[in-house]
Amino acid sequence: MAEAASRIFHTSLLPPFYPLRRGPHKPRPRFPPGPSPAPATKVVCSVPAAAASAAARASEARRVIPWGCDVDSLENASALQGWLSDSGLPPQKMAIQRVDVGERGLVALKNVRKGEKLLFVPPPLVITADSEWGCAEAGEVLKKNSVPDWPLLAIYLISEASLMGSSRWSNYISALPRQPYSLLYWTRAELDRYLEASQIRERAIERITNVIGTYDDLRSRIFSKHPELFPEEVFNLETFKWSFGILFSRLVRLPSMDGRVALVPWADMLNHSCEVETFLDYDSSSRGIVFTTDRPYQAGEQVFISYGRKSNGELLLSYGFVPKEGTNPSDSVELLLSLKKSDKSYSQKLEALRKHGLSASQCFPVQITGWPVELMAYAYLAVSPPSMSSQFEELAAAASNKTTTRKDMRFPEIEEQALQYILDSCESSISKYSKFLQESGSMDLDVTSPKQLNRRLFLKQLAVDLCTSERRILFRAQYILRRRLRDLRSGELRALTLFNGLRKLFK
Ligand SMILES: C[S@@+](CC[C@H](N)C(=O)[O-])C[C@H]1O[C@@H](n2cnc3c(N)ncnc32)[C@H](O)[C@@H]1O
Repeated sequence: MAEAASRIFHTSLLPPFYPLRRGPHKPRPRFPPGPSPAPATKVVCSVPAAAASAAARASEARRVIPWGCDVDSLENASALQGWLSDSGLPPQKMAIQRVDVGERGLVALKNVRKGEKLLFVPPPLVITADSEWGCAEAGEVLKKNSVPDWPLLAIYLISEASLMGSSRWSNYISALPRQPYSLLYWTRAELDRYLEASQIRERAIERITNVIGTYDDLRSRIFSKHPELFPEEVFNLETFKWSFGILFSRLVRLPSMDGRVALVPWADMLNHSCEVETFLDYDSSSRGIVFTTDRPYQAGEQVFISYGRKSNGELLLSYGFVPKEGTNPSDSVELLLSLKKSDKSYSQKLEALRKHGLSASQCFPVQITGWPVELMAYAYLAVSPPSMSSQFEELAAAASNKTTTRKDMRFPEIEEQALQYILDSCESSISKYSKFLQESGSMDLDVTSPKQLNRRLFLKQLAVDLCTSERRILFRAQYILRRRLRDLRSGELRALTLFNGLRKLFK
């Protein structure tokens, strides 16, 4: 069976999400002391109508538990604002309003200077893995089982949502989107239909598989053993997708708190802009979550933060939006390179790659400004003849970003083949994007249900935006590669090499 393509060198502000791992439970550092949270109301942890049939209880749970609101609801947002103020959120220079970018967002109420600290959300209003559980027994069981932070927080959200008005977070949960925009909500058929050309499809499938795997693992190890605490009508795959969707699109990592992850109500109403660099963090002097503006805002303007230097594909994957074409300086596209099965040294090369954690098919990020040295090393390895077998190891190591003393790796004797090999991969990828973009015009004209049509048109537009921006980067790479190859072939570089060789000889 062909090896699945793997991917490397992804930067992310949020920690990667791993399926549940078993291991020792490390005690987590707590927030520095601040005002202690209001005691959670003692509640009985059960779901409605315990005597009813499972199916009836499931539908009852779905009906009764709000699981957030419509993504643009201002009503719930203003209830959230009121509750936060009553719970200790100091007066703010911003308010939640309907906005052009991101539906709801934080808008400046007064002029804001560059370099000003905004927000100040106190730690008791922040949700972390140490937050007190409305249903304390459920929290204890999970901690005893060393459930890691991400799944713990996902279960926490479901648990608190199921407590409805009895949860201290009920106003927060009611203001969360009922259907967070993220690729978690795309069906397999939608991913195949709209994202066939983009490697983001693979990452979405991988992520969905991880969420399902985590849920299955938790169900068999924990939920099934404590059905009174984790009834299936509440803790099921559908609610897991909701809570993971919320985490992927709202959880922040706080660098000044050892990178621990947190949901920060109110601050998570801030939308992303590729033009700002500022991010949320804990500020020990004011003892709150803040961010420092890196540009001025006028009263009435939407205020933005950065969700990290992410490509358009990564933003679509976690947050469900694609920035306007050409506006994201961190944009990149994953280019898939593969060893040729017909290569005489295939097994030797594969062995060298595997030694360094790589495989026969590997994705590398290409940016509008160029590609990484690792991609070039992989290309050299892919085209190198059997006579270079002593260098396979070194090339594989360089392709894996592990070690290389030769930062500017060049093998003039195979440079032309390596560049041609990258160009071929680039052009094959471009043709997939072009095919999709061409066909997308006539796609979905057969749908008659307005609801289905709206969804399809929305997803298709996102896919068209993503594919257009990814293809644009590949066009640029194609142009550079063609130019280099032309120069190489016209002999200019060969002559230069010869000249340099002679110069070295005379030295
Ligand atoms: C942290 S929340 C921000 C608050 C969100 N707008 C709300 O009303 O709940 C992240 C979500 O906001 C939206 N969003 C953030 N930045 C955006 C942008 N630049 N363009 C479009 N949508 C954006 C996306 O739906 C994303 O999943």
